[in-house]
Amino acid sequence: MAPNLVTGDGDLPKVVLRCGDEPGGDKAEVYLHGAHVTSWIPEATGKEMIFVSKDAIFKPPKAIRGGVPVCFPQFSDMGPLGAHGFARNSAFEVQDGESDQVTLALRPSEEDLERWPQKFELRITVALSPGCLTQTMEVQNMGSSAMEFTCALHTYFRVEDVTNAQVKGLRGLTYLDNLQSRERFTEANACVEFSGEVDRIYCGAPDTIDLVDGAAGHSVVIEKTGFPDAVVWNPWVDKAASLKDFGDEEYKEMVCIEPAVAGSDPISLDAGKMWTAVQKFMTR
Ligand SMILES: O=P(O)(O)OC[C@H]1O[C@@H](O)[C@H](O)[C@@H](O)[C@@H]1O
Repeated sequence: MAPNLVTGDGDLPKVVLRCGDEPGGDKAEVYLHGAHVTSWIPEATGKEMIFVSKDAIFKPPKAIRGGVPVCFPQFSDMGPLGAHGFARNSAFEVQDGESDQVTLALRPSEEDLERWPQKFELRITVALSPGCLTQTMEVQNMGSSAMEFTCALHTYFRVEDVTNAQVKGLRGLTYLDNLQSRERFTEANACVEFSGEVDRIYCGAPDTIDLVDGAAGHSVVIEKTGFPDAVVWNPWVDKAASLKDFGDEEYKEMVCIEPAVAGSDPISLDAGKMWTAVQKFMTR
């Protein structure tokens, strides 16, 4: 069965994924703009697990605020491009899919090649299974020389109350604090909690990280492979107020956990080679 392509916000095409035929089963949505996951509702919780701002702008080339922006070929300001690279601002094409999974692909435009002269194909596959969403990122070097990139799957999780949310699994790691000129610190706490702005790149993060949503009474387990690092971000009051496409109070409802290549060396990919990394979320 072909993927179910419908018209979403801003008249943009999106794919609706479902597990099985029953209404009420697990469901997810992916926009072709940016290969951007904007919704995941597992049957187990019956709740939306992904945060998208009520002020998100669905108008390319603007990136959608919330969901899972794909940051590629640059994380943040770590290179010559605009923040987080251009994949999140680009239209992907459907390459393959069925009712519960889709592969979207991006090749650079002429304009992209002027800014970043490297031919590649980026494929994002989103697959739904009961209680689990899997997102696979594949980068193929289509050029004739090695390419280097940094990246992230910039995942905005919805939480009921950020002051009652915890990120577990990062104790003992070195992190670069984006709020202090990327100075290096060691995480002393068993869990990261939120009482102010947090913007950290955890280097060599473990492949399992737990997000506990205390107020909702559930957790999301994030499993990553291939991404060495993980970014944890909440903008809090002042940064939230400075973002035009983000409500002033919405920092209370979200936590970003982003499997990334950001604190570690960039990926160097020889001509013709492919790099693959995966993130999986499961409810608990
Ligand atoms: O506003 P943007 O470009 O989507 O970025 C949002 C945030 O993305 C995070 O990954 C960065 O660590 C933050 O510094 C940044 O503010």
